[in-house]
Amino acid sequence: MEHPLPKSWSIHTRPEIVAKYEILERVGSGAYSDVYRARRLSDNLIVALKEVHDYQSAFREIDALQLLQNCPNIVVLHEYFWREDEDAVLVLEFLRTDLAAVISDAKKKEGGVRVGEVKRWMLQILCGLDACHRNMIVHRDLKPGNLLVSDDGVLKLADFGQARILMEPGFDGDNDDQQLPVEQNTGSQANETPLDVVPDAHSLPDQGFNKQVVEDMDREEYLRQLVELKAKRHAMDENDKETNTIDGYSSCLATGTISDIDDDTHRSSYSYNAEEGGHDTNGALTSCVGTRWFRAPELLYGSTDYGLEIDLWSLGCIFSELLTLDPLFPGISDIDQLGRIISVLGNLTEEVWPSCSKLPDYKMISFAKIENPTGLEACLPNRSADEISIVKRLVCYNPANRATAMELLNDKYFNEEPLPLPISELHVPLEDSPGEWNEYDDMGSDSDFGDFGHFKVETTGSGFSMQFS
Ligand SMILES: Nc1ncnc2c1ncn2[C@@H]1O[C@H](COP(=O)(O)OP(=O)(O)OP(=O)(O)O)[C@@H](O)[C@H]1O
Repeated sequence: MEHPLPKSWSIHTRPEIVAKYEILERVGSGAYSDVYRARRLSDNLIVALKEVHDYQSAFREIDALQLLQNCPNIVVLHEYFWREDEDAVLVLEFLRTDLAAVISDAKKKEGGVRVGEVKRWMLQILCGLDACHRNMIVHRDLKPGNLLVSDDGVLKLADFGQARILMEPGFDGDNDDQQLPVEQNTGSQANETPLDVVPDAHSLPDQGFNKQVVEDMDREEYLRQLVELKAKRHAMDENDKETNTIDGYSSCLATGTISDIDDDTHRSSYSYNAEEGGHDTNGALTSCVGTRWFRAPELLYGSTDYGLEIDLWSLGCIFSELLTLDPLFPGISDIDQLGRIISVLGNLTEEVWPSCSKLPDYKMISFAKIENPTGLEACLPNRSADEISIVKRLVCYNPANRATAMELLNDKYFNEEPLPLPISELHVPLEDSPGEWNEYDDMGSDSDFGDFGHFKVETTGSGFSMQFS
């Protein structure tokens, strides 16, 4: 799908970029970015140039991708361009389509996605996610549209603009167990080089120009640069704290005033991202991340100290969607999102998740008692017990009970008949390109509460509470 060129043509006027790349067309855009297909002049390689308009988002994406470059299921960052007064431009491998297109294409055909294909897609997602989580990187925006797919069927996690590194990466010196990545289902690897960009604190972003191929940097130097990079980011965050609204304690729910609810009508599902800024206070995270349909309940209840498990919830929703071809919880507002989850899983109580009542918004939002939750089985008609079991191990309230990517990689489901198909046998849609997701995702826009039915608002000491029936 070709998009018209945007009015602001900044990328076309940057000499350091046009000296190396011929920009062919715009292929997509997100809340923070415009993405172009381009040709590298030196060798005609087709790449994606991602012009990122948000400073934090660019920083996060570069930071995370640099740590993950030798995983076959993570998009390759070839190099990046960044100067203080300009948007960052990331040079990524070009991947023509995505899992959202695979799913929508399967809907047009009889039979959906075959089990052997589902397994191979899942193994590839798990491999990429395992690499993230081993490095304590939480992606925070997993959804089919961010799982890009090459023409030969290799799936890669992309769009790390919301990713956070929860602590230092897991390869600290002696522990070889924690090296990247799992060597499974690599298939035909499209990557050129395993590691062609490394952190360079001096380049982010004040000195500018491009950074590229530094292979075989020794680990000590790598870690030294990483520490510098982090120090720099910390300084930036401190600076931002002084000048911006801190969002570390904000919730995706209407925890503010009633007028916030009214103002909500014009928001897109990505507006939280745009608002986020991503600044933390005292290490708290923001709950306003991800695309609603894939957002874990702890985020919907305003958690700011969540962990990697939010990605596992999203993964469960993606797996379910691969199986049924429909989104599991297609909420039309955040409250509707929670309502849908509760109608399937039942009310969130201390019995199912001890300490859930400490979630920031737990007492502010209450739902009528659901006597007979429908259960996940009902959402997955005609699917096998193993498949339902995996969805249940991911889509569960208590984050501590969610299966990890590593556990699932070793699950018997993937070793039983029908076996995962080879990557070369995966059906990759020919005509759909990344970007279709945007149409699909508009359905998840943040609207007001009008569509949700009856609710009662009461003022309380700390603001207000809402009771939904
Ligand atoms: N490596 C790539 N190859 C081809 N197309 C890409 C690539 N990366 C991104 N795109 C296209 O550009 C669009 C926007 O990219 P991306 O999702 O990374 O940006 P974003 O601004 O972070 O978006 P979002 O609003 O989803 O957070 C994607 O939906 C996809 O269509």
